[in-house]
Amino acid sequence: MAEDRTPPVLYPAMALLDYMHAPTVGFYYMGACAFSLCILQKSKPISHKRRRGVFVLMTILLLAYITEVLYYFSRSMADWQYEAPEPAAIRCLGSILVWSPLTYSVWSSKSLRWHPYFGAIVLQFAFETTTCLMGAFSIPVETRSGNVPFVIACIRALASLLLMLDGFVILITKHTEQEPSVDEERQSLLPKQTNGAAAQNSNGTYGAIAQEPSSDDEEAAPADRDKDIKAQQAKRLEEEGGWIGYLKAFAVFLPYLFPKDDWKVMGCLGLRLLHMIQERILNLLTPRQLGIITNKLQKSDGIMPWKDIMLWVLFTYINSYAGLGIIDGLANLVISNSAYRRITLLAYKHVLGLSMDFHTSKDSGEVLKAVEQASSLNSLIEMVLFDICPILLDLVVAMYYVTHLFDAYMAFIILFMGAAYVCIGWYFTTLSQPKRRDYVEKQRTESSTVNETVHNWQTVAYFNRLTFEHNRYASNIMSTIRAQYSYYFRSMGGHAAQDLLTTFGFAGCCVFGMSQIVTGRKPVGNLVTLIMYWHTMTSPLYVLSYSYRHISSSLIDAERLLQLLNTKPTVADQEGAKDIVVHTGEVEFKDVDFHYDERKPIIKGVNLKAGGGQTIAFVGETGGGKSTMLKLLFRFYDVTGGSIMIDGQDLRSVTQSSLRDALGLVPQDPVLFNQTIRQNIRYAKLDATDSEIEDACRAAAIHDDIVGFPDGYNSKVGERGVRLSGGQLQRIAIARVLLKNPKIVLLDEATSAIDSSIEALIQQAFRKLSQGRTTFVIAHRLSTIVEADQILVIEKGQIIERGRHHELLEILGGKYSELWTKQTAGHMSTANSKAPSKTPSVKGNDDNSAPLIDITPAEEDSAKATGRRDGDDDAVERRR
Ligand SMILES: Nc1ncnc2c1ncn2[C@@H]1O[C@H](COP(=O)(O)OP(=O)(O)OP(=O)(O)O)[C@@H](O)[C@H]1O
Repeated sequence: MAEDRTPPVLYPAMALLDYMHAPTVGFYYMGACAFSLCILQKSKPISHKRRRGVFVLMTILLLAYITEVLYYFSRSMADWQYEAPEPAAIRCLGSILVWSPLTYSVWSSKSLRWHPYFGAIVLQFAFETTTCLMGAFSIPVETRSGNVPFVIACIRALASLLLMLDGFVILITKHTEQEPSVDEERQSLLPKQTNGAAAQNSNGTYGAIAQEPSSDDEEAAPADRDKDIKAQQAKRLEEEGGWIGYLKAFAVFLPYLFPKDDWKVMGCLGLRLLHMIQERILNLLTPRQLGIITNKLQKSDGIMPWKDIMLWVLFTYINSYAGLGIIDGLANLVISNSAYRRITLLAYKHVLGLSMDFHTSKDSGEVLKAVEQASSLNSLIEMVLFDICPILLDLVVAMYYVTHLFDAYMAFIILFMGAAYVCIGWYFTTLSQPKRRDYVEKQRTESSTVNETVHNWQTVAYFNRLTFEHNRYASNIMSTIRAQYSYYFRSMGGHAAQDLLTTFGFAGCCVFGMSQIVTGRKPVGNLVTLIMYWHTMTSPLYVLSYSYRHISSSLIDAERLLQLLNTKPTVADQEGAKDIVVHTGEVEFKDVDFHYDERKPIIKGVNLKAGGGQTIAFVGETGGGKSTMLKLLFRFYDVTGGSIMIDGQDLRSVTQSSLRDALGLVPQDPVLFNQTIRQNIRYAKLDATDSEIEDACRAAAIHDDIVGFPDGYNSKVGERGVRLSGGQLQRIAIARVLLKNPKIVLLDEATSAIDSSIEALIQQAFRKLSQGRTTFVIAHRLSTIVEADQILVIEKGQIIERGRHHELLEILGGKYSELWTKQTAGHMSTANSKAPSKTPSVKGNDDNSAPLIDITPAEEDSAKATGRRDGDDDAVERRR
């Protein structure tokens, strides 16, 4: 309209208004959306009818801008002398850029956070009406109706007024219609919930919480494993009242990421910030310098612009990796390694310090992931601080600089291209997500097939299923390949569309620049600068369009870590807890109660006293609570009632570390590290000499076995000790405890049937171990504990009988005597039905201990079938 405007005094004001129009509306909308996202403002379901009304008005607005642009364009084409008024054209182009996505979102979303829209509409109305009024003031009445831009502006002002009124009604209307919403406006960085917290959000209650998961790592984890973490994330987001509060919780990590007392890390951080500023400046100066050189060369005055060339080389060098880039790279390495070391160690230490209930209830894969990916927080901060923020700054500077080099149209072309590039990136990322997830899932199935079959090689061989497994694996590979094609087609489609855009965008900018050079309005140097600057402008767009996925993934990892670190150990040292001092090793349980789950008591009012050096045996049916008693003594759990004392000191008042030093445990299924036998035994006493280790092994009756191995003590035991037999494993476990030399020993006897000669060796080792130590034994074979000082029969968490072996046998109809009879009857049955000469009692007697009796289900059954009571009595008699 500028050509029609009078008086000219209004021109600068109108130009300013034109230039400010689209950026003001656009930035307001973006800012309001960001704010509304941060405070988790509720989205509002809008009825189809009302949405259609808004959509029609917005479309009219959009079409009016397009019409005005076409009007200027057609006039320019028709008349070469005609120059379209730049401010008005820029206002139209900018407004098209702003109102296109707004119109699209109104059309595609059933519920919206309406405040940002309403604010944008009010601003739009204010700008349009002012433009109209100024136009009306400057254009003579008789020419107003013939002035196309003015007429179009009036239509827009009217549409804006109606939009504003309608928007106001929407704003004040209560939520009456609850249409199910699949609303992209509500999408945020948090993934979609399928249950739990998600249920709260299904009607958009918490605005930003529902969304598709999208990270690689997220996808790599089984969906159900991530379910909890996402539910927690959504819950915390709601509790914190928005993103600001939510992100604040991560501030606890800042001292680990950027430790103030570590001058090296802080120095490197300073260097990186300086490099970031320097890079911004040189990104601009380098292409500009080349433009200056080109302009000087173009003058053809025979003088080499050496000074400018040197400057250009210097700028290029400084900005390259060989210049300050390498310093920045090193500084980054120092910062990320420090963050990795600190946070990973923090998580690792924390996990190892957590109580048994945590380790028995948590998915170990999830815990390992939290520890391993602890440093993802660093990459998140690095990305925001050193990638996204500078990129945004670069884009603003680029817009200004390109306007300065050419004009606002050129800046607009680039801006339009940039926005479209990022939108296409986001769109295709969302589109390809399901395919990506499917691909990752198929990959996981494929690799788990290999894992499963290689680990279960024996089963495959036993059933001769090689061909079956081969075909299964082949079909899994084919599914993975198909899924990969499917994913790549979508993802490549996105890349192709983006490349198409940048190629034509670049060509368009160059042609536009050339046209200005040809008409003599701009020097060639400006085009050279633009071409050189192009890469700097467009390469960050890629980062921007895919940053969403990385941020989402890093946030999930960070949440996982935060939740892990927020888990407190249920068994903790009391304030001022002292180290335990063990004299005789007297242990006392006083009215001990315990439950894992309060709905099911496990130990009920247990009282027992073990004098120093005594052997106490727990016997009884499976699930009675025997192992739980040992766990309580080890303080893997705290008693829920009563107390446990060692030499008069309550376990809760001493440090866990000193308690665990004073106790030694031989578990039923000992697990070893995949190291040599020597290293495994030395684990009990890190400074033990080789001869101490060998002495312990001799005492545990395993030395001869070990020296018989090809590599002796340096033999590797395999994963979890798989290369050793059950008997060898137990004796190695005994050797370890002997080396540790604790005052109190806990033995969980192996239940599996072991060869009787090995059993004798183990018994011999057990006896060595219990000498001079207070010993608690969980006995599955009663024959091994006939010499115990006290035998406690545990049933349903209570001690139902106690006494020495012969005392308990005297209780007619007692539980112990019943168990004893069962076992001896089994033995007799075996002895009778098989070979009488194989009676283990001979061995047992030789060894000066009770006979080693085994009971198999078949024997048990035969004992039952032949009438237990008679057999029991006979057996008792024989024993006596
Ligand atoms: N970590 C746990 N969480 C919940 N319940 C548990 C846990 N460990 C054991 N239990 C339950 O506690 C009860 C006692 O178990 P415990 O292992 O102490 O029995 P036990 O007498 O040692 O049995 P066994 O002789 O078979 O080893 C059982 O019902 C068991 O299911």
